[in-house]
Amino acid sequence: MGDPPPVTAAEWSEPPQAGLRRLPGLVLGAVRLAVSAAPREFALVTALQAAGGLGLVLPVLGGRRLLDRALGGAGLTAVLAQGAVVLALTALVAVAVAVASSRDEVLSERLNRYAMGRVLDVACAVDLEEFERPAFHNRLERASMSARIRPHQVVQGLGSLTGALMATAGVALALAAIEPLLVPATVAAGAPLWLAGLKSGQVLYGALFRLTPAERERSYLQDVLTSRRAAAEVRAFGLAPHLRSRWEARTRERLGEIRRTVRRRLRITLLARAVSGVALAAVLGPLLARAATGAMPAADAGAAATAVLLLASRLRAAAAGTDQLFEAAPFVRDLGSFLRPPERAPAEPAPPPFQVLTVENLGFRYPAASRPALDGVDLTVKAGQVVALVGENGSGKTTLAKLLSHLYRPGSGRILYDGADVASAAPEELRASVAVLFQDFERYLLPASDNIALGRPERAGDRGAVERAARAAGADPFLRGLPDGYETLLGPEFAGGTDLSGGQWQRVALARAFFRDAPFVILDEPTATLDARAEHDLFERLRDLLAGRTVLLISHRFSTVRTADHIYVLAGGRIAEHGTHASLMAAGGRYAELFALQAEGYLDPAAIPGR
Ligand SMILES: Nc1ncnc2c1ncn2[C@@H]1O[C@H](COP(=O)(O)OP(=O)(O)OP(=O)(O)O)[C@@H](O)[C@H]1O
Repeated sequence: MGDPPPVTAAEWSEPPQAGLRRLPGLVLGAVRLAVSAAPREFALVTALQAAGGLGLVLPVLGGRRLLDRALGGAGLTAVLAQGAVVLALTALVAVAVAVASSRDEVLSERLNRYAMGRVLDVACAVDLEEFERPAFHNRLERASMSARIRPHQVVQGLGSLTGALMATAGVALALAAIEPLLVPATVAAGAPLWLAGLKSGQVLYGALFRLTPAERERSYLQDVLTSRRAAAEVRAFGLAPHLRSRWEARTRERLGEIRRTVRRRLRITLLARAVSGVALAAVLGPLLARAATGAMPAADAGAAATAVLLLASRLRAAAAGTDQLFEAAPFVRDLGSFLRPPERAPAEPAPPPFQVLTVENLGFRYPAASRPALDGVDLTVKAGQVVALVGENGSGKTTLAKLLSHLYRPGSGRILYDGADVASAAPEELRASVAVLFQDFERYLLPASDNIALGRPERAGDRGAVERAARAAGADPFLRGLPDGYETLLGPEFAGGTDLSGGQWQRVALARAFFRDAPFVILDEPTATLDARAEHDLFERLRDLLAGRTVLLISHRFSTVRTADHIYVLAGGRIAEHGTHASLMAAGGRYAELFALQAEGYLDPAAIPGR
């Protein structure tokens, strides 16, 4: 797709000449994309479209000769032979056009698959932090929309332009034989149409560029109104009318912008046609005047005028091709800029799993946030330890877990494996030795066994390991009880699918983390939805289950935290205190206070130490 610069908000208002300058590069980029996506279809469709374009003129010229011969008294055989040629040509053109259009459907699909595949590759490769930025989502939305139709539009435009230009060249040659000067004059009369196509394409892109955020909101609302995930809450709170009216508002905005754009494009087209029509009249006028005054034989003037009109109609067909190119060009440029890989310093190989993980003065701020989520965090985790993170909502626990699992890069400070900074190591390699169970883990609408095996897809075939992980997470009994056991599809939206309870889903997600079999395990609220017995069982067995591994445990349940080897208490993105349960209780600080608050709910206050 070439190497176009990133698209800015001002893109759509760029002057037409800038668009013209970039066009060859963009066409080349789209052609390269088509050649990579579907070389055979691309060659065939382009050749057939060109042949179709040329073929449109040949029967006309052949018909003229046929008429000449018939009127000129040529023999019946010669006339019939000429007629057969014209018929054959017409049939050939019809076949070429039909085959081109059917192959074009396949080409469109393959182009879409290829371009969309690349969009998906980029979306999966970008840093997680990008997903926090609205600008990224706008670009992703536009790239996805563009990938669907625009590269194909360039190829189509190119095909019809090639065909139209071949036909144009044929007519231009015929006209040049009568009156050479009329050729550039007629071409000049068609120029406004091309300029209008260029401007009109930019106007459309500008409108869709401006509409992207509203369009994303509209899609989001559509999703909420139609997804199973939100269906219960939408009904329980009676949200449909409210959400529907927000959707209507976005839709009205869209309609307004589209109306304005259509009107603007129509004005541009009408103006161009008017100017072009006047220019064409200026070409034809003197010709007819010369014929009227006898300065030119009427037959020559008639032939020249017919050729001028034919050339003008071919030029209009060529303008239809360029219109497609001009319309697609800014979108293809936008797509190209999205697909351009971000510049990154080459990553070094990741070090082996740590014996000691040290965090020094770690800081991180979400792009949309005004305050840092983590600020000056220092922490040490030794291999084989169970370390707990506690703290009130929003204190930074999940953010720290995401940094330690190398999903976000530190904003400041360092993460050290055995004393060596891992900042320049490849994050995906570092992540290979970490297993994370997120608080808001994903529920994959896939068979139960896949839901577990996705913990390490390259070992997905190891059925024994899948079942061991399920047993460890306490998921085995209920998975066996499903209609197709481990092969049951977890997604009632699909035929044969079923659903699990919240706690059962959490155990499946836990099994996924176990299946990953990584030396560093991060569990963010792993028991939030488990019943009391399941939670108790899990923590009783956690050390055995994860023997030899390092565990970072985030939990609001102090009963599960107290057994950790070391506990860090976060407050406002900083480490407020740390130590063992006993030392923290003895210190009587924030931990002791939170512990006591929770215990109060269960126990007689007199039984709580320090009360
Ligand atoms: N994507 C985000 N964009 C902006 N701010 C965020 C984002 N995610 C979290 N925050 C903010 O960062 C801070 C830390 O959030 P974090 O999720 O790490 O807290 P937590 O301790 O895990 O909370 P909880 O106990 O509720 O899970 C909070 O102030 C939160 O509002």
